[in-house]
Amino acid sequence: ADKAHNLSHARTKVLEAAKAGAKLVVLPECFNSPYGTKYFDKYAETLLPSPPSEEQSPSFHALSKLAKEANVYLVGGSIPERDEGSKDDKKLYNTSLTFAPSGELLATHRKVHLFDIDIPGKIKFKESEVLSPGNKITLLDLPEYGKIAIAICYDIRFPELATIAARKGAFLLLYPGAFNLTTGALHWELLARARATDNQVYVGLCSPARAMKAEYNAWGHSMVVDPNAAVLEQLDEKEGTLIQELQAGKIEETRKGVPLYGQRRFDVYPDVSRGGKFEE
Ligand SMILES: NC(=O)CCC(=O)C(=O)O
Repeated sequence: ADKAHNLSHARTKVLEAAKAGAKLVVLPECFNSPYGTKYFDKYAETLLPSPPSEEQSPSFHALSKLAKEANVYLVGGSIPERDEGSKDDKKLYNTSLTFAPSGELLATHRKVHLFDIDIPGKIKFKESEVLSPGNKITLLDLPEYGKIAIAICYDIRFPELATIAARKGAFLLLYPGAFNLTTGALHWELLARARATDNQVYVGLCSPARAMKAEYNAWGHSMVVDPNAAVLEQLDEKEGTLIQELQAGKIEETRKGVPLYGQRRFDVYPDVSRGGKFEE
């Protein structure tokens, strides 16, 4: 619940990861606040106009400084965002900010698919009670490495978003996400491996650790999956840092072996990456 502590703890962990050789670091969904509809308004920060002041968004400034200090690309998990300029007045979003090693903001992703589920006797959650959805796919080009895509948690259940990003050239799909004890056990790894299999790209999931005293118990199990859908490494439910080197050439090798890319039948079904709404 302590935002200042969470920001300072994230700093310690990101610096440790950078020291261990990481070049791109990912934090979890809602990394600096509790995850729950009653918390989003209280913890929300204002990001517009960009750059916001320190007072409007301490997280923006902490992440920007940290990316520079650690000299890494930093995908800052997500934070609750308040858009004070929106027509509907004060809309809230679940928003991910990505910074360059220079500290410059590279991308903003507002969660596109809101987590509204009701599994009787297990879990009911309705983000749409308080949040509004984002409206774009987030793809960004890292000059040294290539294109990556960023989406948030429940977004992983929608294969079109991943497929469009992959067909537009993303080699890595990153999802800060907080699944729970019901759906985490059922679908977390399955979905990561499914998106990797569909698109023959790397997939990274980054979850908060599990806190049984919290109202929402995150699944944990951050992982990196390769383009062949092999889980390269997976954490357990406790706090940890996963460091994984991605292998150049693995995507080409995978696509050569199983050449989906030359076998698609766009005469039978449409190419979702063309003709739809997409802004790079
Ligand atoms: N934070 C989320 O979007 C949770 C998504 C989730 O648990 C799921 O099953 O999907």
